[in-house]
Amino acid sequence: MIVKNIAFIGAGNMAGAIIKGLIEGGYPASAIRATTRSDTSAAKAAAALNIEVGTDNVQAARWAEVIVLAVKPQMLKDTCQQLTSALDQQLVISVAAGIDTQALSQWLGEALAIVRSMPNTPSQVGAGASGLFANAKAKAGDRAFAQQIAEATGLCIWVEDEALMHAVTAVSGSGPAYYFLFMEAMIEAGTSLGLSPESARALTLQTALGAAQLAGKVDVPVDELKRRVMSPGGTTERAIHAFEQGGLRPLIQQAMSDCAARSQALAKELVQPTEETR
Ligand SMILES: NC(=O)C1=CN([C@@H]2O[C@H](COP(=O)(O)OP(=O)(O)OC[C@H]3O[C@@H](n4cnc5c(N)ncnc54)[C@H](OP(=O)(O)O)[C@@H]3O)[C@@H](O)[C@H]2O)C=CC1
Ligand SMILES: O=C(O)[C@@H]1CCC=N1
Repeated sequence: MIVKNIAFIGAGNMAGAIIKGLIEGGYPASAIRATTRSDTSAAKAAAALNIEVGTDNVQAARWAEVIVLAVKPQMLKDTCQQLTSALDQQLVISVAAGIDTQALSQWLGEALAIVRSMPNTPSQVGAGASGLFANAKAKAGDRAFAQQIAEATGLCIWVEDEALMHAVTAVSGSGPAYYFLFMEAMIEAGTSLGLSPESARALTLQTALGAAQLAGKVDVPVDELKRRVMSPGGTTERAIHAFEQGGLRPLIQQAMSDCAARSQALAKELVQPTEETR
């Protein structure tokens, strides 16, 4: 494992999940620092993550060899502009939705090696899925280090066309929330059918885990795995029929298109066109 000093600018849900996953995977906590906006949130994050957390972005960035931008996209421009005085060849990794490497370079004020990563919160338990894109300034070593962070917390794929990061966001960045919604609805339905909420929750979660593990471990397409649960004239067939009749499939298509479109719109809202791009 290559160890470099990593400064996370922002220590919220996503940074916290990556930091926990990294430390759980054996990355030294002393090589990770983070920042937040207030002393109160810094103290809270430090206690939760067992790392040094402060409020001085410039100081953290000067200490770092790798800077991970993990603030909300709406905060990113100001945060980047604040960091310019601390930049000295560090690799910058941004996990922000929507904002492309061109905008980041413009805001950081330098032609830097930048990797965009779209991770997800299961990174916290080593089961993350990240999509990565590197700009032309990123060297093989930069790509390898970004990949090491992503792989320390789960699996990762590279995309060579940055526009595909919107699709990655729709599939895996936002994806955990879709499954949590489905679990929430299954727990409610199981409870309404008479199970205790605890039993409905335990059975729902284990079923989600089991289905994902089975699909990942056997070399069988998911539609065939689905068919193997559906005995003709049996119970599952009724449930799947209800989902299909109710339009679940086009609804998922719609939801994920909306998600990708929001990622594109974020970029348009937050990035002013420059003379060259106008
Ligand atoms: N949540 C998710 O599942 C995913 C999120 N992302 C991306 O990750 C990024 C962060 O999202 P998320 O973690 O959910 O957001 P949170 O609101 O949970 O965390 C944001 C963090 O940024 C800090 N922050 C805000 N402004 C500054 C600043 N100027 N300097 C230093 N720290 C600052 C906040 O500190 P304070 O508490 O003091 O305000 C907080 O710690 C977003 O860009 C999002 O698109 C990507 C993939 C998945
Ligand atoms: O909802 C969001 O905007 C972020 C990006 C992907 C997951 N959460």
